[in-house]
Amino acid sequence: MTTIDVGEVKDVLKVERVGVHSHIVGLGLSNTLEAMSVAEGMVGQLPARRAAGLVVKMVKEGRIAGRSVLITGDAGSGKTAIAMAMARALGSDTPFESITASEIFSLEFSKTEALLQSLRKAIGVRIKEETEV
Ligand SMILES: Nc1ncnc2c1ncn2[C@@H]1O[C@H](COP(=O)(O)OP(=O)(O)OP(=O)(O)O)[C@@H](O)[C@H]1O
Repeated sequence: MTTIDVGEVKDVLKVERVGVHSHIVGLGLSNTLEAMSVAEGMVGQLPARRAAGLVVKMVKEGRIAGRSVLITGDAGSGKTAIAMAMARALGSDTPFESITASEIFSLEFSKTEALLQSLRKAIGVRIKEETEV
């Protein structure tokens, strides 16, 4: 009987994935909320980072509640990066989950359900639904 050496087979499910935003640890602002050119994994985008810092400050002071922040810009311009930096700046216990619009539109269930699932995932809630037939 012949044996074939197939080498090391890696379990693809256990391969650690490095996120594209793993370098971001905060907004990289000074005490006066000025954006430093390179800090906390962020580079450039100074006015946007300063504006995000003001929003983070308002959240921390409890002056903004039940509101959303809309970040617009070209593809790959750093919208998700700013959002993640805001979450990091709010503290390590701040949940962050990013979803892409194309993901939602390709799903068969409702958009509201997709958003709810994402929110649950962000805060670590798992709901098991059982139906008796
Ligand atoms: N100011 C920045 N400093 C450091 N890295 C950045 C900055 N802006 C963007 N990046 C990095 O560049 C890449 C693209 O940015 P990002 O995904 O945030 O763009 P986007 O506007 O959300 O893109 P899309 O519209 O395609 O979702 C990411 O790896 C992100 O971490």
